[in-house]
Amino acid sequence: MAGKAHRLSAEERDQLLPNLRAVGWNEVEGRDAVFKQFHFKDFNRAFGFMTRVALQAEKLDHHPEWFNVYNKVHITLSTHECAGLSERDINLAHFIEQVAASMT
Ligand SMILES: C[C@H](O)[C@H](O)[C@H]1CNC2=NC(N)=NC(=O)C2=N1
Repeated sequence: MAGKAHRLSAEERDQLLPNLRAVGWNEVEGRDAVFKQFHFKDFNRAFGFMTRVALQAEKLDHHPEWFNVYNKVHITLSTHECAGLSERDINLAHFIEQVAASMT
């Protein structure tokens, strides 16, 4: 990915986070990251979702931290490079929302 990631400023957070909160992403306590739990009809949908997110993550060179059991996928987004939330996390979260919407 081009350029170095920077931690979002207070102004950027005020501008970008409400849209994510509105669709169920929450800030993680004690860490500069966002988190959301996804539930699908079955494992097949959950894994299909993960596969699509994984391909995009690889393309963007920006990867989620995630946990899956059967139809549940828990995702944490944060940027290691700047040790916190960057625009990369916001962009990946919006992509993830699009994929999730198409799987349900
Ligand atoms: C070397 C490689 O570009 C980096 O490790 C990438 C890979 N995926 C990444 N994913 C996330 N979430 N944050 C990063 O800073 C990051 N950096």
